[in-house]
Parts: sequence; structure tokens; C-alpha cells
Amino acid sequence: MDIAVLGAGSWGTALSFVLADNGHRVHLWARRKELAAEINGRRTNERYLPGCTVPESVQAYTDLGEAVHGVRHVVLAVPSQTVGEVATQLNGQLEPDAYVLHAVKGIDVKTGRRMSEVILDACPGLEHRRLAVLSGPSHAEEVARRLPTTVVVAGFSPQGAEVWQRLLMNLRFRVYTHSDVVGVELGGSLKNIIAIGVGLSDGLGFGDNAKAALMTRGLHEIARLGFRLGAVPLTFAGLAGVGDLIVTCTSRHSRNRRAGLMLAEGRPLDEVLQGMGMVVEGVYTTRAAVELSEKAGVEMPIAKATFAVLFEKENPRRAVEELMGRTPKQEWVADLWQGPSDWSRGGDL
Ligand SMILES: NC(=O)C1=CN([C@@H]2O[C@H](COP(=O)(O)OP(=O)(O)OC[C@H]3O[C@@H](n4cnc5c(N)ncnc54)[C@H](O)[C@@H]3O)[C@@H](O)[C@H]2O)C=CC1
Ligand SMILES: O=C(CO)COP(=O)(O)O
Repeated sequence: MDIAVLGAGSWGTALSFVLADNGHRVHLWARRKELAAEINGRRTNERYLPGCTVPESVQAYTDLGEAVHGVRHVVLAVPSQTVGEVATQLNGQLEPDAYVLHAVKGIDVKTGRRMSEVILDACPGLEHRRLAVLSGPSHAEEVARRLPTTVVVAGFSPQGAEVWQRLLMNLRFRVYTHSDVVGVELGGSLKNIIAIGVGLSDGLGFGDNAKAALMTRGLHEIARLGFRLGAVPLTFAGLAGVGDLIVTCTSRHSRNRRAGLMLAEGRPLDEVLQGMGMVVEGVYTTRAAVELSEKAGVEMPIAKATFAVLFEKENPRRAVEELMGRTPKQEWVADLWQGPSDWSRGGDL
């Protein structure tokens, strides 16, 4: 089958490998002509996946219309802040019966919208049931090397998710379907904030106790905001929640964690982002999440501390002191997710 993948960075390219391994012809859309020429000519993508060979059945395109022409399955894998612009280009070019899968982990900073909302807005002809999101613990570098990986695909309809499960699944890439689009999108996006925090903490030498605390309390605040925005809380106990949080906070491949490490060395944010040469989604998501949490009246102390370090020149050591010195609280309230009760609403959570 012919499948279009929009975005020839690390993730779009690695997903093309999975689809090619499964016998599909991949139309990989690259924005830059030089990258398309490198993929089609040398069969490499040295900047994003050094040392990997691009399968022959992956063909790079620079014209988005050509890449999706006559294709009924389209994967979107570009940085979150460019999804609106790419989806707008896609609108009108998309086959009327096409299925779309996005694999993007971020929130639109300008509007606070999730990626499925951005795509549906830009492509009014696309029915909900034909859109799905892929997320979970899946560093492109490992997927490209065919190391065992598990992900989830959440759809607005069972068939919208199952179609992608059939196309993507193989012995190295296991795909579970899911019905909670909101939770899967938010889990994949918000964990990047915590990974920046863990990078900062590791870089400052705060040790393993601090890392475990950030991950655990980070998951708590992800679930709290997610629940308020309509997610199913248990989604955060799955691959798109704790699974992705673990891999991003502990892997040497994570760009978000690496950004935190570099910030801990005292390097300015602009320099860190330029030096990475790839997207660091957590920087944008931190801004979006802090705004969303303020509007929703949900406390997110770790996201706020990360925001202060990223954008307000807060010293990371002081940020940790502030986190540690917050008013004493209960760790967890049994009926937190079930709505108000005397005990659960007795103090601020
Ligand atoms: N790299 C990974 O391991 C994984 C990444 N993701 C997500 O996939 C999304 C894409 O990330 P990566 O591929 O890793 O980023 P990347 O930085 O490796 O590549 C981004 C690609 O998008 C292109 N691009 C930038 N601006 C664009 C625009 N305005 N229009 C079209 N293309 C544009 C770049 O030229 C580049 O080819 C992100 O949301 C990321 O969180 C999800 C899972 C794993
Ligand atoms: O989402 C990812 C792995 O699941 C990739 O994380 P980074 O963007 O931090 O590299």
C-alpha cells in the first residue's frame, strides 16, 4: 500500500522504516530539497538518523500535494508548532476517504489546543473517525535500529485506530489501540516538561531520589491537568503516560532531557535550542501547560518551576528550594478523581 509520511525529521523517518519493513511504499515529504535529495540519492538522513540506511521503498518528495496524491493513509510527524501550517497545506489535497495519523507530542502555544484539534480545524473535510494519534515510549533512534518498541494509537473510532495498528505493527513494533485521544495526546506532550526538569536536576547533581520525585510528582500533575481537560486518568498509568515519562526522563536519546542538562551548565536557552538542531517540544509545552493550568485552576508546581528556569532566568537551585518549601500536603487523595468530597477538597491539592 502507498502511505504518505509528512516530516522527514527523526520521527517521520523512523516511522517510514517501520512501514517499509511491513511492505508498504512510503512517500516521505521533506520540506527541504537537499534532504529529499540525500534520502533518494544516498539513502541516508545523516542529520536526523545518522548511520541508518533508508529502505528503497521510501521515496522522498518535496511537494506535499504530490506526496499525498492518491494516498489513503497519511502520517503527520512534524514539530507541534508547525502542525497548523502543514495541516492547512494538507487541506484540499487530502483524498476524501483518507485516514490521518499524527505522531506529534505538543500543544499549540498560541491557542492551547491539542494537535487533533489543530488538525481538525485546519482540515474541515476530515471526519473525526478518520483521525488518530500515535504516542508512547519510542525514541526514533531505537525504532530505526529495529529495537523492540511498544506504542499506542488512540482514535475517535475503533476503526480509525485499528487501521494503523494493522499497518504499523510488526515483531519489533507493537501497537496497542486506545480510545482516549485527549489523554494520549496530553500524556505524550506533558511528559516533555518533566524530562527537561529531570535533565536540570541530573545536571546539577541532585541524584536519583530527586529524579524519582520529579517523575512521580510530575506524573501526578500531568494526570491532574489531564483529568481536568477531559482525559481518562488511567491513561496516564499506561504507555502514553508513565511509559513515555520513564523513557524520556532516563534515555540518553531524549532531546528534552539533554536540553535540561545543557541549561544546568548555565547555557542560555537560545544556544541550547540552536545547538540541538532538532525540536525540543517541552520548551513550548511548558508555556502552553502553565497557561492551561492557570485557566483550569489546576496546580502544576513542577511545570511552573520549569517555566521560571526557562523563561524567567530563575536559578534552578532556587527553583528546587521553592518546590521543597511549599506548604505541607497530602501525597494523594483517594477520591481525587471522583470529584469533590469533604476530605479531598479540604486543602489545595
Ligand atoms: N524523535 C523522536 O524520538 C520522537 C519524536 N516524536 C515527536 O515527533 C514530532 C516531530 O519530531 P522529530 O521528528 O523528532 O523532530 P526533528 O527535529 O527530528 O525533525 C523535525 C522535522 O520537521 C521539519 N520541519 C520543521 N519545521 C517545519 C515546517 N514548518 N514545515 C514542515 N516541516 C518542518 C524539519 O525540517 C525536520 O525535518 C515531535 O512532536 C516529537 O515530539 C514522537 C516520538 C518520538
Ligand atoms: O517522545 C520521545 C520518546 O518517546 C522523544 O523524546 P525527546 O523529544 O525528548 O527526544
